[in-house]
Amino acid sequence: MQPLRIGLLGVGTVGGGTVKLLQNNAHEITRRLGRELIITHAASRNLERTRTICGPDTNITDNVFDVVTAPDVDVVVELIGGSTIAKDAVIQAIKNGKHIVTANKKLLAEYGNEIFRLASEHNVMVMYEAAVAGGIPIIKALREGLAANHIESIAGIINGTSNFILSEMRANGSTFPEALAQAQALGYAEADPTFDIEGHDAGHKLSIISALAFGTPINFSQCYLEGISQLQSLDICYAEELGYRIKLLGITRKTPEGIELRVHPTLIPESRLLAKVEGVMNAVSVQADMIGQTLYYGAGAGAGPTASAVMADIMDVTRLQNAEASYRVPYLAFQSSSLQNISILPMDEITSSYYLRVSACDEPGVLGEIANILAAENISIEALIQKGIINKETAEIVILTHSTKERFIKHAMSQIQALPRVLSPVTMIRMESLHPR
Ligand SMILES: NC(=O)C1=CN([C@@H]2O[C@H](COP(=O)(O)OP(=O)(O)OC[C@H]3O[C@@H](n4cnc5c(N)ncnc54)[C@H](OP(=O)(O)O)[C@@H]3O)[C@@H](O)[C@H]2O)C=CC1
Ligand SMILES: N[C@@H](CC=O)C(=O)O
Ligand code: NA
Repeated sequence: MQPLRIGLLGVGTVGGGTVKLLQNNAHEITRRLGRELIITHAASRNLERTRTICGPDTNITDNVFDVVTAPDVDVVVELIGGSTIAKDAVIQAIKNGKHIVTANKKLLAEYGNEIFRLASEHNVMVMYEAAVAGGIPIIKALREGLAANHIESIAGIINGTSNFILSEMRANGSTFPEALAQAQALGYAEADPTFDIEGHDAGHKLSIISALAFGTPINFSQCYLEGISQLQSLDICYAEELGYRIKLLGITRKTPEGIELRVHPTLIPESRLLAKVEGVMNAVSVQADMIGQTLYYGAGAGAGPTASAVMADIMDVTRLQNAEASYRVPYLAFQSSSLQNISILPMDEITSSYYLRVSACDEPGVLGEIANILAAENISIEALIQKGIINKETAEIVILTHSTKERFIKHAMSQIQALPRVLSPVTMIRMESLHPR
């Protein structure tokens, strides 16, 4: 049988890792597939570096459109990133009848609906395992392994860079900039690391898996995004003293009122497996009606793990290349005719429990005033602890609440902040209370 011919766009961390994987594991891959894979063309800006990585048998160019139009390319593997040139190249490749494998969650979160529609018109596959949680086969799990379930909720650590930074700060006392610089040097961070630390990258990934889980179009523009850049080490320490770890979680849940879709720092009880996920590792916890809870764990970023997912997609494309469209798994796990437009819940309507930290005058009666405000909003308190005296006159009060609607907590916070003896804005961090331990 003829080899499958790959056109590679981008030969950086993931692209370079993909070339290396194919060089190292070609024999094993061919043994599994019964067919050889060859990279006929590769595009990047640094031609000399790309020549060294790819070797003499690959045609090298700095023009991505040379690759997407080449007749000897069956599948275009997009590993450039971003949604400008990558988008134009993917659209052109689909129009030219090429299958697509991509690791680009930003592209799919922003333009996935349009790209899948176009791909379906041109009868080509778009595969994106590497776009969510790196090497973990979470897309395959949601599209295939759990296909017989109603998915109820997903909570995941899906940004390796943020998890690496939080782990380094907590376990090794690194500063935020030191830990970020290390994540960049290790090839984990996005070209613009703001996407990692402000929650956008996790939001891109969450929007994709939410759509897969609930059979909706991708709704990234409505995803709530809050990253780790504003998180204070004080809260990481207090959380730890109280038996919790703070992780950047992506949470999506189907409720009778709509779908929750949110990314934010979250307190997780330290006994939970999710709380023990450290460094660049990712983990995704899925709650479904028949199977119950499942947890998927593995490296969320880096050359090798991401290339592993890219190559698995290329192998799937190879197997299904000649199959009729009806034999292929639908792009978003559901037939496109059955996708539903379920509304995304505004943040005020989500339900969570909360960690609040209040700096107030260390005087009798202050705790009572705060407790009264919470009671008036029907918010019950799980714990209320005077954590520390900042100076002779100021106390730090930490409150953990039971579940309530976000609008009630926001209302209570604004009243607490208005108390004359409360000295600075209230810090609020959401707690994870979705899944059983
Ligand atoms: N790094 C990771 O761990 C993971 C990354 N991803 C995703 O994979 C994709 C690639 O990421 P990563 O490998 O880290 O990125 P890199 O920045 O390391 O690599 C990007 C590659 O694209 C090339 N490129 C950029 N612009 C152009 C252009 N205009 N024309 C031709 N080539 C161009 C670069 O060329 P040159 O170097 O010559 O400038 C480089 O080879 C992104 O979508 C990212 O989100 C997904 C999971 C994990
Ligand atoms: N920057 C991303 C890379 C993988 O998707 C991350 O840190 O998770
Ligand atoms: Na994956």
